Amino acid sequence: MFENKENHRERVLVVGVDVGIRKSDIDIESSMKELEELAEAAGAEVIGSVVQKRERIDAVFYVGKGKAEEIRNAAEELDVDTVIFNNELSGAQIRNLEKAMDRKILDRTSLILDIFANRAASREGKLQVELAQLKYRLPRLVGFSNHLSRLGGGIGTRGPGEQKLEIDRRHILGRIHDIEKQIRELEKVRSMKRKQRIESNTPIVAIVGYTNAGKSTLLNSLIKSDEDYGPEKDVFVKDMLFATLETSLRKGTLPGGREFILTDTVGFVSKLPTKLVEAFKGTLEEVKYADVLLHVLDITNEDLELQMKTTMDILRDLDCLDKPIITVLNKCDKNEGYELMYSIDDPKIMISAKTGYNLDKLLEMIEEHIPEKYHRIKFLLPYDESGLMSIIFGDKGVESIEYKQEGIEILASVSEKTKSKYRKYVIEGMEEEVEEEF
Ligand SMILES: Nc1nc2c(ncn2[C@@H]2O[C@H](COP(=O)(O)OP(=O)(O)OP(=O)(O)O)[C@@H](O)[C@H]2O)c(=O)[nH]1
Ligand SMILES: [Mg+2]
Repeated sequence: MFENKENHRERVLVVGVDVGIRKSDIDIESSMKELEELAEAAGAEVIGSVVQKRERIDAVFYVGKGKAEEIRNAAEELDVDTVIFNNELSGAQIRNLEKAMDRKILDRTSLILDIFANRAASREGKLQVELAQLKYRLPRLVGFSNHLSRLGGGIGTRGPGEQKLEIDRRHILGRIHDIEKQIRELEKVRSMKRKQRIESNTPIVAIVGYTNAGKSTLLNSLIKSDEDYGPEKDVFVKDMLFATLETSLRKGTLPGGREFILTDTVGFVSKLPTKLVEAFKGTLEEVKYADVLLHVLDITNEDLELQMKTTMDILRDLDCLDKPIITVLNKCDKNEGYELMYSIDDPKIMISAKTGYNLDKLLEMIEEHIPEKYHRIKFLLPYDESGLMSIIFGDKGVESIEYKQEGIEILASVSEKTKSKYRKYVIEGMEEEVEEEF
């Protein structure tokens, strides 16, 4: 699946420009290491890595002209098929580099899109990836049509399901239109299901975080205590970037016995292409409707700060920062990275999704952080039950009390618990939900 026509792994050279940490906020070493991992995740063999220090990225060749020639010679010598650049390239840069190097040129974005194209399994996932690929491709068609016709397939040319990506402008526009329509249809179904879930009043807990942090492992461990659990409910776990692309929902049980829904979703990566985030907004919507977020961090990762920041930035983009967030410091069985614990303000907990360490405490924390939903309800209490008034008063406050012949009519906001306990005194049709401010 990941091999090109000649049946060997695509041999790639990765190239980056170091503009200094102040300008890019990511240190170049980490960023290049991640680029290599991404290339491997796409099935390539990384033959070498080149970094040039420059004031800024060159508009024509990305690196300097002399460096471009150097890279070309190295690529000849090392028998490299493809050169991958660490930033998004313009159509003109791709064209120029392709001419200068006589090889397939890719950038970080098209590499990530290619991984997604290979991994997408659901119909919606495939449509979302293809949409992102086409939108990326559209303004770069001149550059692409060149190397596509001459250099054939491999990374960056594959669509979801292995079909070749469209290269004709008119067709691309038509296809984009078509996909957008299909996605809208699927979103309708999704939002209906979501509405049912919200109405069922089951709290939703969403697991978010950097790719490979251990999100799916955590989901699998947290649902094991549910009575309906079976191995078929497990989500795929693997030590690779973007093992998970689509959102899964599972049922779990809180220590107090209440059920909750747990969602696992695509992981984040630094410089995640905006087109991809846009295309995946539908999938990420599930995060928006969660009651609590679990932000999973791999505390053994050297680039933890960058990973934290990336996730928080994306959550900000999704407008999710007002939700309760529990920072879950994962992989503590590896015994590294402990000092970080003190620099996080959000509620936090050290766990091992793998060994199960502290998962009971995490469940307790989740329970504590689920915002209580209050219901604005009108009750009619018989006079011989007037003792219940203090319970109803105790919840959230009372708006009005009227002493009537049949009993005491009270309009109040009460918790789920009170509501279900005194259901028989509720006057039909007076219910509406009030969210607790967190
Ligand atoms: N030592 C250790 N390894 C863990 C732990 N949790 C997860 N892992 C490993 O980390 C790797 C990634 O785990 P996943 O659960 O697939 O990570 P993810 O966050 O879902 O990753 P993506 O879906 O790729 O974004 C796997 O090899 C897991 O076995 C842990 O608590 N301790
Ligand atoms: Mg996963």
